[in-house]
Amino acid sequence: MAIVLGPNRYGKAETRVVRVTRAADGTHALTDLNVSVALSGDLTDTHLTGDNAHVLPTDTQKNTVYAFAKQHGIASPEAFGLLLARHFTSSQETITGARVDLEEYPWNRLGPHSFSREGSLVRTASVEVSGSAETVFGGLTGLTLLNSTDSEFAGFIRDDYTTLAETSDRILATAVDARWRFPAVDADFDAVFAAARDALIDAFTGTYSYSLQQTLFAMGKAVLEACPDLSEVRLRLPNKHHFVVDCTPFGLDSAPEVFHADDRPYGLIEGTVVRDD
Ligand SMILES: O=c1[nH]c(=O)c2[nH]c(=O)[nH]c2[nH]1
Repeated sequence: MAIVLGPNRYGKAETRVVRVTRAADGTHALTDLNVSVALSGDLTDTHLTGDNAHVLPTDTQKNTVYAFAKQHGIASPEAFGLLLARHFTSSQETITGARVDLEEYPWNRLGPHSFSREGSLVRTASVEVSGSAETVFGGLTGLTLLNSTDSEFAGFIRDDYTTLAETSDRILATAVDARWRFPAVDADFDAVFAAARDALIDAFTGTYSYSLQQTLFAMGKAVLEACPDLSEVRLRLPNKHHFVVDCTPFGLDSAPEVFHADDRPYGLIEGTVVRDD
């Protein structure tokens, strides 16, 4: 039985690039990205014999990220990813596929050249180019949200192992991970990101929740209503459990005002919301 090489790709992961753009009036703008490149193509020789004639070094890929940030600026993570993926697949005969994953760490402006990191929110993009096929995903992760009421969980299955009490008032908290596919590569990536992020926040805060699953659907629906061009949104919502601490042993009343924020294990609610047409 012959042993052969299966699918493979390679690239420079997590190139951190911060692009400063200086306006004539001394105001600076800042874009902070983490860029991961993965290339595929005619790469059998390097795996089987170590002949590297078809290999564009990952070090070169890193340099390209820096050079393109300098030369072209960073219009959006999606646009920068497309620029890179198109470059790698069109400039090297042996490279036929490129996947570029990008994270953007948003900064809020404090002054003309001063900024503060915007919480744990990360904007994400993923670009795939293979021949003439181009696919762009946008999204976000780490959007941490909490409702301190308007959340219940009851009416669930009870079997021999169920100890969970039903609750009519609990804290509901999550860190939203959302991903959407753009129907076209010339979409207004920034506008969709802003509308989707706002829709996610509004739906989370505005939904009286009987389960995180119900909140997930409401959030996905709100994104599709706010972004008519999108046909699908994929959501992963960790249920960041907050357990009431019983303070009665300390001679204090039992009103649920102090909670233990447990980090693991956590419920993980995942779902895709789609337009059925
Ligand atoms: O919103 C929830 N959905 C669940 O499926 C679940 N399971 C659980 O133990 N707590 C919760 N909360």
